[in-house]
Amino acid sequence: MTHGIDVRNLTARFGDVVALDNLSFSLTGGKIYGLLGRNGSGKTTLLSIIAAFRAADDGIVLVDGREPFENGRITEQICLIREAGNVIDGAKVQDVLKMSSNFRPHWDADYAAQLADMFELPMKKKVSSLSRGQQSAVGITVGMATRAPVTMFDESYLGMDAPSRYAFYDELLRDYMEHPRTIIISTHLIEEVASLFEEVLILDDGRLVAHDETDMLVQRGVSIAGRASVVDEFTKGLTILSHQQLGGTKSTTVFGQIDEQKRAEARAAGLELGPVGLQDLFVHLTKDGRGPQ
Ligand SMILES: Nc1ncnc2c1ncn2[C@@H]1O[C@H](COP(=O)(O)OP(=O)(O)OP(=O)(O)O)[C@@H](O)[C@H]1O
Repeated sequence: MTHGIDVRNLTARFGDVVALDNLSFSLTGGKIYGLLGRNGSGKTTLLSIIAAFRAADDGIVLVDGREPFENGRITEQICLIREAGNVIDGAKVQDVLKMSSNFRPHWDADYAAQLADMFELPMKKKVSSLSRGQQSAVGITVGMATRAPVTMFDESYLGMDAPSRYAFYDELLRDYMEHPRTIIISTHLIEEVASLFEEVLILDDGRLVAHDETDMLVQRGVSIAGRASVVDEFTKGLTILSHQQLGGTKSTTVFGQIDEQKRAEARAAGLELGPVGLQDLFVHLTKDGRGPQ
């Protein structure tokens, strides 16, 4: 079961701070979405409003066509896992899993046990006594086994070591293929998870600066690789996002399209062209809060 999400003219304020500024977008659902943004760009605020943890100041959020705020029928369909999981004071890991099974209609207890085993969770220990990475793994286990039609992970794997994070990414993709749902992942580890995202939203200062399919987004720039002097000559005057050099070979990424004639010239000069990395694009689009250039 998958749900779409509509966000229309959404504004959220904390005193004088405008955390979300008249934000509008639509997600068809049934995809894995990446939510990117620099610190303080509004990601947590947005996810919290979708999950009905707080109300909007202006505008509207619809999940499967219904407003989630103070609507139990829809909030039970939405799961937001925050940084380091949702730690309940004094509860043991096994209690957290049991409690989740009580109020989550799509809960899969066997799958929860399988994940707990995979992350080697100490079931009888209090969650508050676990390491940060283990607490994150509890959150991930709850978020995955809930199988909520809208599942959101907000920097949920902070503190998890690289093997655990990669195990999570693999498992997420495998389980999502078997049980399609709407998944939103907010992250700063862009390159690590980029291959999971079918669509990406980039927030900057409470505004949406990009929302597109990942494949289309990475076409907004070009990487050019080849002999350093030839690359430098070719990229002169273009907006350079980043470059790497190894001996006489260089790879430079630029923002913007390159027309077919220039592409043919590049190939004739022995250069290789490819898409831009999501991380480079992100840095460019959110540079100094100025949005797209
Ligand atoms: N409880 C709060 N009280 C006051 N200001 C807040 C509160 N929560 C968020 N803000 C402000 O709202 C803005 C958006 O914060 P938010 O936590 O949504 O950003 P974020 O993109 O999730 O950041 P990060 O990547 O650092 O987690 C920031 O300017 C932040 O300081």
